[in-house]
Amino acid sequence: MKLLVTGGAGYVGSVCTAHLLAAGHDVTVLDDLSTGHRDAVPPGAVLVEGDVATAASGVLAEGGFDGVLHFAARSLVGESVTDPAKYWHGNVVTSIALLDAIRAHRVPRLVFSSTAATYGEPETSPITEDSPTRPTNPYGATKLAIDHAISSYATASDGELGAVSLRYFNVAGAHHGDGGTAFGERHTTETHLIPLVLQVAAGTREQVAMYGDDWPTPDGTCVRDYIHVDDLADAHLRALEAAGSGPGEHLVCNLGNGTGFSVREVVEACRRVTGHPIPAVVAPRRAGDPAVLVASARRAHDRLGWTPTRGDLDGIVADAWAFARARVGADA
Ligand SMILES: NC(=O)c1ccc[n+]([C@@H]2O[C@H](COP(=O)([O-])OP(=O)(O)OC[C@H]3O[C@@H](n4cnc5c(N)ncnc54)[C@H](O)[C@@H]3O)[C@@H](O)[C@H]2O)c1
Ligand SMILES: O=c1ccn([C@@H]2O[C@H](COP(=O)(O)OP(=O)(O)O[C@H]3O[C@H](CO)[C@H](O)[C@H](O)[C@H]3O)[C@@H](O)[C@H]2O)c(=O)[nH]1
Repeated sequence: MKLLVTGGAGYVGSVCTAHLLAAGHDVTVLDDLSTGHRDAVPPGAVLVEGDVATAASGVLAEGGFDGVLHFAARSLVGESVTDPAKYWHGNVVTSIALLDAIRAHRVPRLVFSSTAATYGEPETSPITEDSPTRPTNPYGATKLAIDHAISSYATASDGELGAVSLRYFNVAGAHHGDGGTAFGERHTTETHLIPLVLQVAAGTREQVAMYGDDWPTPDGTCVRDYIHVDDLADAHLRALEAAGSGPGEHLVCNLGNGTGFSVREVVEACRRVTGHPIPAVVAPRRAGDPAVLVASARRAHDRLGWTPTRGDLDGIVADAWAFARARVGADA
């Protein structure tokens, strides 16, 4: 397929691009490099540097695109609280412009990066796609708004557009490809737990803060469902096929392993994998954090035939560590 990947210079987008290329697809990446990196775009993809809001239409006007995978977004939860305009414009307005371009140029498939943050504080666990969506921060609210917009564009497309929103839980790990190529998480502003803990092992951070040890969980720290980025990429390839088979439909699927690990368990896994003592201190709770977020991915299994195979926490951490260690110095 001829595909447009927005945000293909970022963490998840670069890994998915590597998988799409390996599967024989023809990929154009559209990225403004605001949080991504030029050298993260896998060789074999064409990079168009630009803002999705203004440049997507021009790229799609070339014609012949079979699908769009839309990863580009602002995705820092804390920043979304202090600077909501950046999120409503950067995520929602940008995505509406992309949907208009998709409609104008009659692209038949869309796969969108949604998030567990659309659910907010869950009433029951695991979270299904029918759970209430009550986001607790603007980031989650903008992703939910885009999900709604996609539904209405797909419904109104007269069968021309099939779309899948994938609600990722906690993405982690790195992709190690042929010839020593590797793609992983290298955010300048890092907020995610595993890369932060590994910075301690790499010697670029003194200690890690565990946000709260008085949560209603077995060891008092928050529990999350960590999903290997290669499993996530596999789901995107399947979603692309599914979007083509049900035009007019907007399918929403959670992506997670269905198993939760606590912050303390993650720190311990990082100690085991790296052999570093990794000092950890208990810090106050982070505002807006739910105690437990675990996915039911039954729908992704039933509708996409997707089964994650890389759920072992030490394996996820080992892949992230191999990537982080190789980059020490390079990102300084
Ligand atoms: N990483 C996670 O744990 C996680 C979890 C749930 C959902 N998501 C979603 O997955 C997607 C990818 O996340 P990520 O962690 O790879 O983020 P990232 O910041 O590494 O990648 C985003 C990419 O999009 C680009 N970009 C942003 N706005 C743009 C715009 N207007 N025009 C062009 N390019 C733009 C950035 O330069 C970057 O390369 C995001 O939509 C995010 O909300 C991520
Ligand atoms: O230094 C840190 C960083 C994180 N945490 C804890 O580790 C857990 C995981 O935190 P992350 O920031 O790695 O990820 P979140 O659980 O906040 O993830 C949420 O925000 C992400 C966007 O950044 C995605 O959208 C994801 O789907 C959504 O669940 C949380 O309990 C957090 O409090 C710490 O204890 N110390």
